[in-house]
This record gives sequence, C-alpha cells and structure tokens, in this order.
Amino acid sequence: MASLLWGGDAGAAESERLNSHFSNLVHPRKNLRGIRSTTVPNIDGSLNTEDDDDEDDVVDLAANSLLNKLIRQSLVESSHRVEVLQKDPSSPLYSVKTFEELRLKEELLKGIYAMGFNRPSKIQEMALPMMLAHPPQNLIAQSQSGTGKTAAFVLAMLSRVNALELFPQCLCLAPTYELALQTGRVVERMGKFCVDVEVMYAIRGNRIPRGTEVTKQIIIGTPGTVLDWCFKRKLIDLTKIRVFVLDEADVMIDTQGFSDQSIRIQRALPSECQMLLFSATFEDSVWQFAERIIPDPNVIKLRKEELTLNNIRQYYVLCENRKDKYQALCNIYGGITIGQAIIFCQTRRNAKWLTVEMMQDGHQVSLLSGELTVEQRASIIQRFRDGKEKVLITTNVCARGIDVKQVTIVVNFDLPVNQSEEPDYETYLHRIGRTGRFGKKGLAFNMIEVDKLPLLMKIQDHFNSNIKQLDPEDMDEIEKIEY
Ligand SMILES: Nc1ncnc2c1ncn2[C@@H]1O[C@H](COP(=O)(O)OP(=O)(O)OP(=O)(O)O)[C@@H](O)[C@H]1O
Repeated sequence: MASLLWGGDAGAAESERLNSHFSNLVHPRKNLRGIRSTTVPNIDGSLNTEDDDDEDDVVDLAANSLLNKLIRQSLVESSHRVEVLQKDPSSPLYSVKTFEELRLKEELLKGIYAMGFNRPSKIQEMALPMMLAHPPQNLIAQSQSGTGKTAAFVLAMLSRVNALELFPQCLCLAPTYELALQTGRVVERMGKFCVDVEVMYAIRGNRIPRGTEVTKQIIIGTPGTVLDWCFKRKLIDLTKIRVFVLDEADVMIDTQGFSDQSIRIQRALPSECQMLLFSATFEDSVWQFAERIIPDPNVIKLRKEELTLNNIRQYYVLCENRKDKYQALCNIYGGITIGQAIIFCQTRRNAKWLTVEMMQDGHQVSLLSGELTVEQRASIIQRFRDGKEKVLITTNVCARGIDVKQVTIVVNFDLPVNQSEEPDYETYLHRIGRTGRFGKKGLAFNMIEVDKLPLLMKIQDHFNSNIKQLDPEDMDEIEKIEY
C-alpha cells in the first residue's frame, strides 16, 4: 500500500501558520458590487459565520470575466471555425494574415508589435478588414474569451481617432468599472506611440468639475455614468462619436438596466457612427439585444469547441458522511501519483472545512472561494498554475472559464446541484470536461453520500458515460488507476 502523503499533528506553530494563512486568504469580501461581511474560520474548522457561508457561491459573470483577463497570459489557442454573415453577401470577403495588410498608421503598427503581436488572431483575420473598412461597417462578433476581441476593437478605435481633434470620438461601454479599466489599459499600451491620443474613464467616482470640457478622444465607461455624462451633464456630444463599442454584451445584459441605458445612448449616435458589439457567448437573449442595438451588422462567430467527457475516466466512492469522504480522498490521494488536483465543494463552509483538514494534515493547499476579491482569486490561481500549491479547493466560482491545463485530477467532494437539488449537469461538465482537441486524459472522482447516489446515476445517464464505483479501502485497485 502506498503511504499517505499527509499525516501528523498540527502543533501550536502549525496552528498559528494556518490561522495566518487564513487571515491572508479570507478577507472581507469586497466584490464588484459592494462590500460583504467577514467570515474567519477558526483553526478547528468551525466558523464564525456572519454571512451566507452555507449558500452556494454564485457565479458572477463580470467577476469571472475580469478574472480571466487578469490571469490570461496570451491568446487562447483556437482551431475553431469562423462563421461570417455579411450584411451584403455579394461584397467580397477579405481576410488578412498580417497586420501590414491593414495599412495601419505607422505608430499603431509599432504599438501592436511592441505588444508582441506577430500576426492577427483567428477572429482578427476576419474582423479587422471589416472593422477598418471605408465606409465603416457595423459588426457583431462572438468568440470565446481570450481570442483577441478587445485588441481588435481597440485597434479599430485607435485607427479612426483624429489626434488633432480634441473631443470624444470613440465611446466604449463596459459592464463594470474594473472591466472598463482593463480595456483602457489595452488602449494605452496599443496607443503608446499615438501621440496626443488620450483615454478618459466615464465611471462612478471619476468626478469632473462643472464646466469642464472633455478633450480626450476615447471614452470608456459603464452605461449609467456614460448616460449621465451625455444627457445630464452634457460632457460628451454623442453626435460627434465615430466608433461606438459595446463590449461584453453577455455580461452587460445580465445587469439590470444596462441594456436599456445602452440603447438610449445608441439612439443618440449619428447614423454614420460605426457600431461594434462583442460577446463571449451568444444565447438568444444576447442575440436579440445585439440585433436591437446594431443596425445592418456583419456577424462573425467563432464556433466554440465543445467540452466532452470522452477522455475522462470517472469514478465514484460511496461514503457515509463528510469525514468518511475525507478519509476516502486521503486513500485515493495516497494511492496514486497526483500532479495537481482541483477539489470542488458545493458550499463555502465545506470548502473551508476541507482546507483546514488538509492543511492540518500537512498539505500545501489553497482555497478559492467567492468571498475573495477578484485580485486575490487571480493571485491564488497564478500560484497554483506556477505549481506552488498542488491542490486547489474551490466552490463553483472556479468551475468555468478558468483553464488550468496541468490539472489532471478533479474531485467532486460534493456533486453540483441546482436550487431544486437536481444535478447541475452543465457545472459537472465544466468542472471535469475537456475540449476534444486539446483534451488530455483526465481523472474524476466523485465522493457520494449514499442518499446522493440517485443524483450521480442521473448524471451518468445524462452524459451516457460510465462512472465506475471504487472501493476506497482497496488500495490495489486504487494503485492500478493511472492517468
Ligand atoms: N494578434 C495577437 N497576437 C498575439 N497576442 C494577442 C493578439 N491579439 C490579442 N492578443 C493577446 O491575447 C490575449 C487575449 O486577447 P483579448 O483580451 O483581446 O481577447 P478577448 O477575446 O477580448 O478576451 P475577453 O473577452 O476575455 O476580453 C491578450 O493577452 C492579448 O494581449
């Protein structure tokens, strides 16, 4: 039998280390939509709960989007097929393989190369010729996060700006203050050599004294504040806007009031203004919104590669209770060689309990849950990616979008369920699924309390896949599992 990798007592020094680790990890939640209360776990795993610890962590689209941006290092590889629907199907379809073909201003080309871009991404190959065409064309573009949409519309804005004219000429709407800042940073980097082109943020808290004339050419902001600056304070003359960008449309429509505010802004733009809308997903609601707000659009879609469970071997272990689940997890962990693992729990309370247990047993684990700020989450994911921790314990905040390639083992310490206590199939797929093309092999273990077995069987039927039972005491069987 392979020896367990953890064990031993947590002494006083260890307790102190754990407590200080937690005080670093668990901060008062200051999320994108306001301040939340504090929860500090005690060393014995009990909790001083003042907040919604028992609740599932809600996936916040805007926070996830920001997180993706913070942890992304480069373009997301994509073999996907690009679909183009032209406003005028008879006009020739251009695509470019180099940035030179776009005949950009010298200083802009310099900015692009200074960012390390050698050639257009898949979506940029098709989108840039349309976005830079004369006369300007409207565009709706959908492709997954990280495929180069932001860089594309920033390039369009910078190429249409006239540095000598000192008034707002390009307007970009983003769903949150933080996302607006991220886009602004791209404008600043790409426009580094575009002398006299400046960005201004129309976001809450950016107070402009009465009577100020806005001379910056590119405005990036959230719909509410932009509306206020345009109609109430008359700081922006919408009739002079040449490029209007609506970024992250899927996140935008998720926020109450933002669709209507965006439409009010769009209605006041001149007819010759170029209108561009971007979204990572394209459900019907996004599509309906896009069609309402972008007249006569060209449409570009990048087909997303489907997640599949085909290359994942799935197991389940029947357990009596939480302690039992933990023991089974220890046996599996001790029995197979594990690179890096992600363990999913349904509630923050369970995630904290498990983290404490594992740390007391001497493991390098980190905890990622919803009360952390996006920046703290980004730094935890980065440390995990760098291999500083082998195990990441998390709630649903980590199920989607966050791609940690080296993870080959996923543990569902709790099965994902929805509010009616039915299996949450999509979350199950996102937790353990891989894309067909890039899909390396993977292993998934489900820790199941007896009364939850019917849920697991439903999941098995739903995906028409085989989830094999594993006896956690049978170390010979466990040791045979390879990945
Ligand atoms: N042509 C390119 N060559 C190399 N890197 C690129 C290129 N275009 C964009 N990138 C880089 O790839 C990453 C993703 O690009 P970008 O942020 O534009 O994608 P996105 O589709 O807008 O993602 P999101 O929807 O999350 O904002 C960024 O780090 C960006 O600097």
